[in-house]
Amino acid sequence: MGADIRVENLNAWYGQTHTLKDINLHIPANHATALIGPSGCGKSTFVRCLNRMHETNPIARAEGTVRIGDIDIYKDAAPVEIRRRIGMVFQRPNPFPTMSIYDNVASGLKLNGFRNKRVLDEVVERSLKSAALWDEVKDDLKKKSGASISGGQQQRLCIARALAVDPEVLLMDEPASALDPVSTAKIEDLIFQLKSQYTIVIVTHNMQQAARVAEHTGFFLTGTLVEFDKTHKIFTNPSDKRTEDYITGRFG
Ligand SMILES: Nc1ncnc2c1ncn2[C@@H]1O[C@H](COP(=O)(O)OP(=O)(O)OP(=O)(O)O)[C@@H](O)[C@H]1O
Repeated sequence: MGADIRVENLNAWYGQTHTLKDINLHIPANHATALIGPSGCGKSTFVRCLNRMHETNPIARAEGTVRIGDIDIYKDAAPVEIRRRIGMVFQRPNPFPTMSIYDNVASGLKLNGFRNKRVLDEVVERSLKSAALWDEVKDDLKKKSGASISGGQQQRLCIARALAVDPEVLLMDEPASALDPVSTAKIEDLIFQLKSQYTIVIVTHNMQQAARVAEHTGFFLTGTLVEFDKTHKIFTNPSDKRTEDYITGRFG
């Protein structure tokens, strides 16, 4: 099941540059939440703070509290455990290119020492089914490499890989922006199905996409969270003039 995310006074820096400023936010469990805002406003930095990816950059630093369910991710657990519980999918599909489809999905479990073939087979099948890819690849699981399938299939493979380790949260940073419209629709359908089991946070430049998939939307501007509300409210009756200017295309 998904866990909720509570962010309190989150600040982030790259070197001396203060990139995220005092973010406070509650992301509900088992829903999709969209993050929108103009380029460079800090959306990616924010989601990278939610699974401690931000600190993998040597010049980057974060302060504040992020709770995923009962866990304070900066205090109670090691980054490796955090990244298992909080999966991430990026803009460009990044399957392991030389590994088979099967091994891509099984990689996280194998890394954690799982060797039982029956269990691995089950998890690979279940994860590929959850990512709506099983029917397209089931006959080539060990024959084809992760790089040999289409871009849209690669992105669903990356989602299957993230799901295989049984996360509670799935972070998606512009997961469809490199894909064609048909593949994009498949990813959106998938988000719709997955959110009953996982908490999904999706960064998107596409406001129609946010409106289609997410119950809640946050609007970021120059490192601050200007407004967070039900998606319908954000797009029809925002409380802040800056949100209105953005969604009506006056800037960004
Ligand atoms: N690795 C980095 N080193 C230094 N500064 C960075 C780094 N990554 C991002 N920044 C800066 O942090 C700010 C926020 O960037 P971020 O990528 O989080 O924004 P974004 O809203 O996701 O943008 P986009 O929509 O273009 O992906 C920008 O000013 C950016 O230049």
